[in-house]
Amino acid sequence: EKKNRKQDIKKVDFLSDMEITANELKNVLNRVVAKHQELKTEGFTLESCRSMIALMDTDGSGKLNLQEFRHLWNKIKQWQGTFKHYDTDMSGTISSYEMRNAVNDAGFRLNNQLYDIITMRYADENMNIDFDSFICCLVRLEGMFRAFHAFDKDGDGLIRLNVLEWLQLTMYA
Ligand SMILES: O=C(O)/C(S)=C/c1c[nH]c2cc(Br)ccc12
Ligand SMILES: [Ca+2]
Repeated sequence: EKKNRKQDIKKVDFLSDMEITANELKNVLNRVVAKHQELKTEGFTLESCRSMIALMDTDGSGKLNLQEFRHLWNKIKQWQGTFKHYDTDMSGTISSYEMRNAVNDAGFRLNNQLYDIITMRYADENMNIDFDSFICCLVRLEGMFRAFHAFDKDGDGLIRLNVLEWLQLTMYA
């Protein structure tokens, strides 16, 4: 009986200091997305998951702790709803035009040049964006906005970076 108790404590420990790696995140996301036929994707790649971890790794541990994972998970849950809302023809993808409204609905205020850049970066040859590209795009937008505001101490909308600070921001993203 005593042995079991010890094992239970160990399990709880694992949960409390669980740090999720990119590979584990990839497996979790692909297991869940497989259950949603309405979300078309070739699956989240390891590279995309590495990027999402970098963008969400607020304590710089290189992995996601429970709090960082929970934030990412809640965002994906919210954004998958937005994706489905704009995927009006149930194709499992959204057009670059619908992407503008979806990005706006997700609370990001961009300009036309940025919408074109997002289309170039995330849409396929038919200007459609599939689910994993959509999620990676929004995770990147949220992470980069957060990083800018962390630097913009006085909130005047301007930051001043030297090249190494700029590289720290852009290389771990
Ligand atoms: O269809 C729904 O109501 C929900 S709650 C979907 C999801 C909630 N979290 C998700 C994560 C991934 Br990846 C894909 C789909 C979902
Ligand atoms: Ca972390």
